Amino acid sequence: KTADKNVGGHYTSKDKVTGHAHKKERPCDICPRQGKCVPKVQCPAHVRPHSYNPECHLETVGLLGVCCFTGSGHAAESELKFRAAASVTADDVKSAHHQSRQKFEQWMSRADKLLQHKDVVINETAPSFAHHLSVMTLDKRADTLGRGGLLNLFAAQELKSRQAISDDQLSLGLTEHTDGPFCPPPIPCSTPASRYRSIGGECNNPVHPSWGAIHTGYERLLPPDYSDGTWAMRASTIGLPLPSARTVSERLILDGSHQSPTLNLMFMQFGQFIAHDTTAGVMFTIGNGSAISCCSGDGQAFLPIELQHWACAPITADPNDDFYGQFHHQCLNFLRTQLAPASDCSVGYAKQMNGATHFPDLSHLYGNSEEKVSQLRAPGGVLNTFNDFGRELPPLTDRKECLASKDGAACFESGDSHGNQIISLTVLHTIWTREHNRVARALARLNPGWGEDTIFMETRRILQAEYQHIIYNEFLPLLIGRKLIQAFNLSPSPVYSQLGSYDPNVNPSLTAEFATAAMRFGHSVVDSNIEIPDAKTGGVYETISIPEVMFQPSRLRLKQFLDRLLTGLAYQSMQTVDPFVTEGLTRYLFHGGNPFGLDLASINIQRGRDYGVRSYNEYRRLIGLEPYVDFKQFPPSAAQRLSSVYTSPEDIDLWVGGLLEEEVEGGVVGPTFASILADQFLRIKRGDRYFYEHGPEVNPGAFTPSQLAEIKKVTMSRIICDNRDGIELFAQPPNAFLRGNLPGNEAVPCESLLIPSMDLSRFKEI
Ligand code: HEM
Ligand SMILES: [Ca+2]
Repeated sequence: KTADKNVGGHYTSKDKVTGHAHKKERPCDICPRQGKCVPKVQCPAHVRPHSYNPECHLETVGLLGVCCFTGSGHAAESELKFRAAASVTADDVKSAHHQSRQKFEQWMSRADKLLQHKDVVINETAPSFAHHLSVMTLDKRADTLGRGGLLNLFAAQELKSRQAISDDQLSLGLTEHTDGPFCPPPIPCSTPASRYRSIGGECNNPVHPSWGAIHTGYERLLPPDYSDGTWAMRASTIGLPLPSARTVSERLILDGSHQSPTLNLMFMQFGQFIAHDTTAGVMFTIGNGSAISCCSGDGQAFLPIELQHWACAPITADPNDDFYGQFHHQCLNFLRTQLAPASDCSVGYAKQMNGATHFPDLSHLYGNSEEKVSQLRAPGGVLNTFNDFGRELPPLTDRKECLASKDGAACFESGDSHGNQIISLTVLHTIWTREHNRVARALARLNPGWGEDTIFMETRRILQAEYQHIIYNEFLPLLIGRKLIQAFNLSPSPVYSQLGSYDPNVNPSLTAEFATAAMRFGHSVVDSNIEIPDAKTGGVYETISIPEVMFQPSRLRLKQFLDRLLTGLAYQSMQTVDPFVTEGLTRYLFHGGNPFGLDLASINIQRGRDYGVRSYNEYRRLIGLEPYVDFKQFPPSAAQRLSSVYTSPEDIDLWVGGLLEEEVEGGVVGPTFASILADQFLRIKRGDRYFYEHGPEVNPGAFTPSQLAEIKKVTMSRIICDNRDGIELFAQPPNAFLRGNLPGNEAVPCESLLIPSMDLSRFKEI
């Protein structure tokens, strides 16, 4: 990231925010009323008015938690369930269904009419088209469910306007006995349960088969802050519109380079790989999946209101905007996220739709539907590849995904629709594809009696386990620090996870806060350039500016490129988590042939408001930090910048506040993001029956203890070593996420025992 003269001034190291814990009475040693002492983020009830949740000492780690009495549900759930919608009459429901259908028809016919105007569909050379490609789905099942999501929302709005359900009932999700006009089809689960995870994540929990499945809604830590209580974007605390997301981005998110002293770009890249596996909000489209434009021209103005699709929430850029001003752009395109109907058909506030399975299960490698998986598979239980003069790459695709129009431009297939978003991501897709084929071929040799389906599914099961082990064993401790790993019990166990680690009452679904803010910490750690090393000279062979390799992965076909990039990612520092984000993302994102691109920072901010995510202060309260009551409590330059855009500290967007925090000890993110991340990674461990470490008493696909011991030898460096081309990469630092020149992490030959291998003979069937 380079210093930007236009923004005037810089943050200093003093500008980071530190938290002060709540001062309360003496913490309990043992919780009363059989309450359980948990980290505060896991007991959102404690921030509700009149709640009783005394503080307590968390075992072993010296941190304070709260005594919790509300079980392991998300925030939206509550001990007050018995109050459920008793006041709703049959008449109310009938009218709500009727009104909902009518409104739905009106909205759809309005959208259909818009199709006649050419301005309403984005042209394929615009940066927003690539954004559309990043957030769209080709999966037709999303359409039907998305429509159902809207129908049920409209019904909730009607019940609210008839005062049949209260704001409280809405915000706490106490409406489960209020059926909407749309019911998602029931999900049949086989008994006994399959040994393999389903492709779409269904039936992980037989009592709640939709939990964690594709096309279901994001859950929440705190009830949403929609300005109308149901779906309208968040407003300021005094009810006025919030400052434009672009203004916030322009003033607060600066361009500047601050390198992490220890972590490398592979850490960044693996983070995005996890993000794409677990979260992919599905945007509204028009007609047959076309990209909607909310602005006229390149963004000179908003389309007149009668031409704006109802899913439009374009962002205003000031005429004097530091960057967009020169292009006279005052409208930045933005589309809202589709809604998912609740699996129990109940109505309620809007929940956005996840187009990925919520579990870390490599769904972006294998695909989320049976149809997609069969397209990606090749005979013999392997994944399809493109043999590029002896090098195995993911298959070439003719999808419109890649911007490069040059002859010979390549674009690669993946299980999702955005594997080509940046070339280093495509490289990760490549090495995991090769890992599948490596393991599948070995299993076929060891087990000659196995059919190709068994080989495929067994290999997938092993890969999912290797990948989960890397996340929990290597990635998470560096992300949130050892203390939180301990407090949340996130470390791998010696063999199987402890009894009780799987909890069928935990909903593994991603939280809106994780998807729109905490996991987007990653946008701050991206560097403006990727440096490709030259093995011969030890210098830099090529410095690539990142927008040049977004949806343009052709370089991957160059013989040495994959090895060189993997080496580069190991040695180049990632950036620190702070309010500095490279202009490659905040000005030139997906610019293609245009002199301007998109601003991902303002998209993140607007996305948080789209999901109704509450303001930063509310999450400080949730995790037990004092909220800010005055901008002056921030260090001077942050205070000045914040007060120049927000009216009150209560309005600060979560993604922005989170980036301003000082990192937790041993981690890279501040306490608020760290808590949200820890909570999420615990949910997708405790609420995942197929989690690789869970033993046979709960897990239908459990490994034997000796197989699990082999899986636990796997490191990211082993995956890299086993799947490189071996043309220029012969040595690899043992820890793939720490810089290769850190003392103690110097590269060793790929054959070294410091990069252990799993013994696949343990997977020979006896
Ligand atoms: C390398 C360059 C990257 C690019 C070009 C990029 C681009 C994008 C784009 C265009 C979106 C969709 C924004 C929206 O419409 O809301 C997005 C979402 C997201 N990104 Fe990135 N990103 C990058 C790196 C990362 C990294 C390193 C991480 C994490 C470590 C990350 C985490 C996320 C998450 C969690 C989302 C939300 C996904 C969803 O729920 O839909 N990204 N990114
Ligand atoms: Ca997934």
